[in-house]
Order: sequence, then C-alpha cells, then structure tokens
Amino acid sequence: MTLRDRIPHVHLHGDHHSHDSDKTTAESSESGQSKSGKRNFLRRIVSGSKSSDSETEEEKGRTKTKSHAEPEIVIEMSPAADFHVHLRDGEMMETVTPTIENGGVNLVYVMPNLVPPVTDPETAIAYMSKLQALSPRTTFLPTLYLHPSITPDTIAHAAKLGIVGVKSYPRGLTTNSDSGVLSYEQFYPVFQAMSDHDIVLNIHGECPSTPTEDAVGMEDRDVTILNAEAKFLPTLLSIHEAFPNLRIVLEHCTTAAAVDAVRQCGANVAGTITAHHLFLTIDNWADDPFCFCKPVAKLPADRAALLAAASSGDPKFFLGTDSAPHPKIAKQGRSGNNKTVAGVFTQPYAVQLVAGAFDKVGKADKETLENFCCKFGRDFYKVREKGIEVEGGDTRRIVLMKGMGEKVVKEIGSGDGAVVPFRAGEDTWSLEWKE
Ligand SMILES: O=C1C[C@@H](C(=O)O)NC(=O)N1
Repeated sequence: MTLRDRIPHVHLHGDHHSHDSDKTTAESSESGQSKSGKRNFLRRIVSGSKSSDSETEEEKGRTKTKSHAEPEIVIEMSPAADFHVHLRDGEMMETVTPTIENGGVNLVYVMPNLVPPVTDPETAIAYMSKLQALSPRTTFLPTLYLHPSITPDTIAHAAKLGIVGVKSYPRGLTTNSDSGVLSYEQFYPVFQAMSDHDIVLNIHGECPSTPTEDAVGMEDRDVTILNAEAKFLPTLLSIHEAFPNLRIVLEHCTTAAAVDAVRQCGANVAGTITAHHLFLTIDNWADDPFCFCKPVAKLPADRAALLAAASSGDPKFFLGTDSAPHPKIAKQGRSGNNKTVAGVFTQPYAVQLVAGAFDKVGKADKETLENFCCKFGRDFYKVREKGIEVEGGDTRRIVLMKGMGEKVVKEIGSGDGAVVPFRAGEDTWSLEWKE
C-alpha cells in the first residue's frame, strides 16, 4: 500500500452532483482511501465565485445562500495554524502527516512525545525534515520534551537551531509520558534559560490521580481525572509568578477554571483549546474510547466556557487540536492490555470541526474563526517577528462550506493500523484550498 492510498478522500464541492464523483465517493467513504490513488482532495483550486441564481446575503464576513444546490454558508479565510499536533513516527507519521492540509492548516507545532521522546535539538530538527518531506507546503515547528537531560546549555543551543518550545508532560498521565515530570522546581534553571532565550514552555496541566487505595478518607488528596486539571492550576500560577517573562501555554484547556486561570495571568500566558473539547463532555467518552483523551472532557458548563473563550476574540486562546492518532485496535483495547489509549484524532477536519462548533453558538463567521484558528496563535508565537513565516510566503486561502452533505470518513488507512477520526460517519463542514 502506498502512502497516497492511506490518505482520506474528502468530498469536494460538486462531488455530490456528478455520477463520476459519486462513484469515487462510494468507493472511498468506508476507508477514507481513494482507489484512484490520487490526492485529489488537496490543493484543489476553486473559483470562489458563486452561481448567479442563488440569493446571497453578506453577514459578518460570511455568505449565506438560500439555494439547496449551494452551500448554506461559505467562508473564505487564511490557512490555519495548529499549535498542538501529534504526528508520530514511522507508518503512522506517513498516514497522518499528509492530512494536515485537509484540515485547512499550513503551520503546525509538533509534539515531541515519540518513543523515545525527542529530548535533543538535533533529533527534533531531523524529525521536522521527515515531516516536511511528507507535507512540503506545511511549516513544521519543533519542540523538545522536558526531561532531566535538558540543561540551560541545551536550551541555548536549541534556540540557535530554531527550536520553538519545550513541552512538559506529567509523568505517566498520558500517552508516552513515562519520562515526564514529577516536580517542576527541579527545572527552574531550565525555565530561566527558556525565558532568557524566548523559548515557550508548553504545559500538559494535570496532577496525578491519588492512588485508589490511598484515597479513602483523604479529601484533600482526592485527585481523579475529573479534577486533575483544576488541581494543577496553582502550579501554573506559581511557575508564571517565578518566571513572568517566560511565555507559557496551558495546553488543551478543558475547564472553566483553566480558562479563568489563563485570564488571571499576564500576557505571557495563553491557552490552547482543541476542536474536540468544543463538542465533548464526560458522557461522550464514558462509553466511547474514540472520545477519550487526556485531559478528559468535563461538564457541559466547562464545554460552554471553552466555546465562549475560543469565540470571544480574546487573543489568549487559540487553536491547538491535540490531534492524537492511535491505531483503531489500540483505542479499542485490543492491542495488549485490554485498556484504551488516550487521544482523539482530528487532523483532517481541524478547521471544519471548529466551524461546526462555533456555528452552534452563532459564531461561525470569518473574523471569529480567523482570530482563533489563524491569528492569535501566530501572534503569541511571534511567527512573523521571528521570520518563521514571511509576508506573501503562502498566498493560498481556505474555503469553508456548510451544508455540502459531506460526512467524516469512517477510518483512514486500513487493517490494524487504521485510524478512526473524531465524529466518524457524522456530518461535517467541507473545506477546499484556493491558490
Ligand atoms: O496529552 C495527550 C497525549 C496524546 C497522545 O496520544 O500523544 N493524547 C492525549 O489524549 N493527550
């Protein structure tokens, strides 16, 4: 099977109205594979013009149409930046990396939790080269995995090589976090060096659960996956207090409390919000491993707070999907220990999902989507200031469409390595690239 065979076919404008295209759709919709082997869903050039007989109305930068043959809403905007992605290594990397563009993204911030973790700058740069070969028009930003082997000298060297950030994982709490952090204080000299060299600290903010046998009668230590993020927030505040100039991102905020904590901090602290946490609550992952990730989705009030923050125009909150592919059999607990693994795969539908979530609260307009998906993250990471992206470097646009009848593919790839995307088989907004 070639790489091209593993990537999904995403329906395009017009697919649903031509017999030839219908055939392609039928062939490919179960597995996400295009039998033609062509990456015909990428970089399609669209005219951007709409048929003259459809009634249109301009409203907050979006076009609404009343014709059923046309999308209900069309939004043309800049390509998005995704500031938290898991692209893995080996075959999984080859499967998922080419799907970045399907999700409307041309810049990704790549997590270092490979096996073994990426702890030295040279390995991080070599990893970016492999990714670049798989998606040549995407900008890949490298990170290191916070680890005792990293010293202030490593940070100075990393800064020279263009490493953008260092990610901390609480030990043992999520996928490939066995080498993670037990105590943050031991890394304070490293944090000082990061502050001096303007390297970002990315925090997976959760406390470890109290071991079940210790928890009885110890209410002050009653940590579970439901309050693990809230219990971590004082640590975020203390790191920020100790290093006010260090830029910190609280990754994948899942609670109203996390949103409040990020707001309480100065401008050097921001929070990413995933696409899936805009949809999920506890009830979704309680009986569905494909909705299970860390941190877990919480209460409806938390989801509402995330949606409000993401669509509020507050530059402290921007998109980091935490798209985390795992083979279907691992998610279903069939690959070893009968347990599921944490991670929700959203990469090919990143911006489409955000548009769908914002639409539910009447916020699917160009400005709100562009701020959250394109602008605020780039500003926080100083992408222009640091010359990571240059004016006129990528002049493409993405076109989002609601109501094209498209469904999320059931899976990507095949056999034991197949990956099931979030909301597989459900309705989705559509997305095209425009040169
Ligand atoms: O922090 C993480 C890591 C990720 C993964 O699969 O790598 N999956 C998650 O659910 N959360």
